[in-house]
Amino acid sequence: MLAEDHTHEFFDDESQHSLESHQSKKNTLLKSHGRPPWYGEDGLPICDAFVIGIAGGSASGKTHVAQQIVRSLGSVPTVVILSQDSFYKRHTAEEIALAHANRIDFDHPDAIDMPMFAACLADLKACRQTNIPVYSFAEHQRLNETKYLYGAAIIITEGIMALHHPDLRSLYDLKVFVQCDSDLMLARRIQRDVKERGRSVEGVIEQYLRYVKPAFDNFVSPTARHADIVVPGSNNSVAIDLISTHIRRQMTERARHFRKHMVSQSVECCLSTSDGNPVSKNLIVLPQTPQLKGIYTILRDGTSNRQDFIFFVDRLATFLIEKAMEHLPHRPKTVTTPTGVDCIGKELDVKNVCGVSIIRSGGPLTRGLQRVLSDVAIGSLLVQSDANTGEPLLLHVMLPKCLRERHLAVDTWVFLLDAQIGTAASAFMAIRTLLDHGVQQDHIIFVTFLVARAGGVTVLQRAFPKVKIVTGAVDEGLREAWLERYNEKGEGQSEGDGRKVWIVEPGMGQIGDRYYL
Ligand SMILES: Nc1ncnc2c1ncn2[C@@H]1O[C@H](COP(=O)(O)OP(=O)(O)O)[C@@H](O)[C@H]1O
Ligand SMILES: O=c1ccn([C@@H]2O[C@H](COP(=O)(O)O)[C@@H](O)[C@H]2O)c(=O)[nH]1
Repeated sequence: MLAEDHTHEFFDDESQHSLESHQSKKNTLLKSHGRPPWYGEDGLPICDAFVIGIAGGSASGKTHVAQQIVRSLGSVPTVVILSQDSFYKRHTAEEIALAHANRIDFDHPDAIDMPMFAACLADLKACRQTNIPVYSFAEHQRLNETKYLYGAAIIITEGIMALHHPDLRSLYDLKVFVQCDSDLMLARRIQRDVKERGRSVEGVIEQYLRYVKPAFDNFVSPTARHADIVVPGSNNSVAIDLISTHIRRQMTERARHFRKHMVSQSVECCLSTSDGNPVSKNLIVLPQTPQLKGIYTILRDGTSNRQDFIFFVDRLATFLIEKAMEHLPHRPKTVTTPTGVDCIGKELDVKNVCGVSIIRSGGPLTRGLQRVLSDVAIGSLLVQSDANTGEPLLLHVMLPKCLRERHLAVDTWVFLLDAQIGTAASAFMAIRTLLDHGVQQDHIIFVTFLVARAGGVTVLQRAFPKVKIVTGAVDEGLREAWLERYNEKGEGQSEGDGRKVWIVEPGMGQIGDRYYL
């Protein structure tokens, strides 16, 4: 059972907090264990999200069925419930006045912006982000805000016309129709619309008789023939169990043991070791000066104290970010010096630039980026491996506005920040997430302290050849090990109690832990 306290609003933006409660209840994004990989080692998506379309009369129980499916799924990756109600068209002042007098037909298919609904759903299904409109039933109007959604592995969409349009039907993996007695629907609608949508009983009945019932008979009820399964509008727990069993089976079939595969796929990293010069032009290693080697020696030394570790990590982060900055485009700029002479220089030639840190070991590099670009927008991604499968899971996405909106993301340069690239599983997931948002591959600069030669970097480069990787050192080994879990007394516990991790060797240890603990 997906307990209430295990569900969170997920991959959402702050605008949702100003939504009226009805809307935020209808459009929810929930997760219990994060999103497993949805792409192959070529970096391309291998499976779409699983989409369920639920149609039925008004107040038949569509939203209820959607919520019951989520509950019955138990431990699931991310699920979004998307209501067709959000896609009612924008209305003029005259139309709103008519709506308050129950003189607008909201039950005709033309009342809903079907192309926009299909486009948003297609984006979500194809694992791209979308920004859905927000509709106010109290005002009968589309609001100016939108709601950002990204990252659902399962999408449940519901609405009276959810099965009406062929473009919508073609997006569903499972089509459901909720069949409910008309009296029960009317009774529920009166109760709900008075309580939640600011209506009077007379108004609800008037609207029901004039528009809702005829539209149900003409447009909604006939779509039941498209459904794969018809669910009763009450006492429907058996049907819900059947649906969730089907979804679970589909999800298991789609699951891939990504991390193991990545390691078995990886080949020697293409570098000439002697001088550290990369063979691949997009793997940029800092010049191996004695000064740089001195910094790495302190950082590799397990006996270095925390203060030194932080100081030298900060210094190294600045070097790396400065190196990465060389890859941003610049244009000529003429300035007049205090001596009155014109001088041709350079200025940054980018529309947007931001940093995205992989929590939490990307943190020290974030500070380095902020030292170089003081007002840079910063986002974060939380990727963690599943304790049982070792598979990376995308647990949290918090991105700045320039990435949440596709038309801005295509012109945004991103510094992707993580302490090291070992198996490259997190890097893969982070890059795929940026591409899903519309960021161009050659606008991504991955900045990292260490790359493991025997790790997944080669597969990463093969999948995303235009992404630049800026690092300070390439280490030889990558070893799977148990990271002990410590008990309350601070004593290590036996193998099996801890977490399986990949360790870069010789490496610098757990960089995030040494920096922050
Ligand atoms: N199976 C059910 N058992 C009891 N009450 C239900 C059931 N399905 C829906 N309801 C109630 O009926 C009302 C309308 O349901 P809702 O799911 O919002 O309808 P719809 O989304 O189809 O408009 C809500 O108050 C809901 O709690
Ligand atoms: O401004 C509006 C928009 C829609 N409606 C009514 O809402 C229902 C659909 O919502 P359900 O949650 O499926 O019941 C539809 O029958 C419209 O009549 C509205 O009253 N005002």
